[in-house]
Amino acid sequence: MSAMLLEVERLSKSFGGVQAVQDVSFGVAKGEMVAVIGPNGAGKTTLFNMISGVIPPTGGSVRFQGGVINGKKPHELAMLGMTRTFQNLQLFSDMTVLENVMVGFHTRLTGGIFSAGFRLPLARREEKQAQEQAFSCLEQIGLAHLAWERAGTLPYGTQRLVEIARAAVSRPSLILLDEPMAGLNPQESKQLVDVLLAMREQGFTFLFVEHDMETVMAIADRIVVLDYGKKIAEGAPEEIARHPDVIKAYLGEEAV
Ligand SMILES: Nc1ncnc2c1ncn2[C@@H]1O[C@H](COP(=O)(O)OP(=O)(O)OP(=O)(O)O)[C@@H](O)[C@H]1O
Repeated sequence: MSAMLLEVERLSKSFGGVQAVQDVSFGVAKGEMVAVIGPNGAGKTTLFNMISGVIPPTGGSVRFQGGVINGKKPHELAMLGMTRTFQNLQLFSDMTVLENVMVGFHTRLTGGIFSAGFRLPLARREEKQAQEQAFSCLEQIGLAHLAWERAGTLPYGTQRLVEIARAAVSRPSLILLDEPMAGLNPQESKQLVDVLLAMREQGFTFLFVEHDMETVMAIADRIVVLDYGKKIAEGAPEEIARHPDVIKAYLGEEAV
């Protein structure tokens, strides 16, 4: 069919009487950086949770690499090559940075962040491979010098980078980022933008939800805008910034 890596088709979710997401369709091509934006309560988190298998849709479908993935759990998606980060950091704070990143590798191999977290034994060779891969991922992100630090002792922005390294270590086809800039100071945000742009250069594909417009405008190739659960616009940052419906949706909230 189409060459899209991810295809979201008429995806819908209702919670009782609340139509949180309604008939939303869009795609993500390999190598793209696609942002989902929208005012508070627009349905971004719900959409994201459906794509990443956290909650089931009430209608529509999600295709990933050509196959329908509706109903698959996050760990099954990780094994297929789709990983995600969460709004709240989900690092193991007593483990080292390197071990935390290795968890991402184990998740892909064993299919579970928790079995990985509790370190179910892997073959020695696999363990060594995971360690090397985790270290090289940290080198790429510029964090190799922190490999043996305990994750919980690091500044928030650095922990966010570790979380992204963990999502990236298994070289997934698609990484979902849930508000990557949330809680970061301006310096940390800038560092993260640089890391994400460098990762895109290396061929990673991203779909992310983000409130920080400056970041969205700076790094997104394409933006999908939700309002009251519906897609009201989709396009390049320049188009979105001057789209009348988008300006209307944001009026009184944030300047686009
Ligand atoms: N579990 C739930 N039960 C009932 N209603 C829900 C549930 N989750 C979300 N909603 C409703 O669905 C709508 C969309 O919420 P959602 O959290 O997806 O929006 P959002 O765009 O992520 O908002 P924000 O930017 O504030 O995080 C809201 O009206 C919300 O109250």
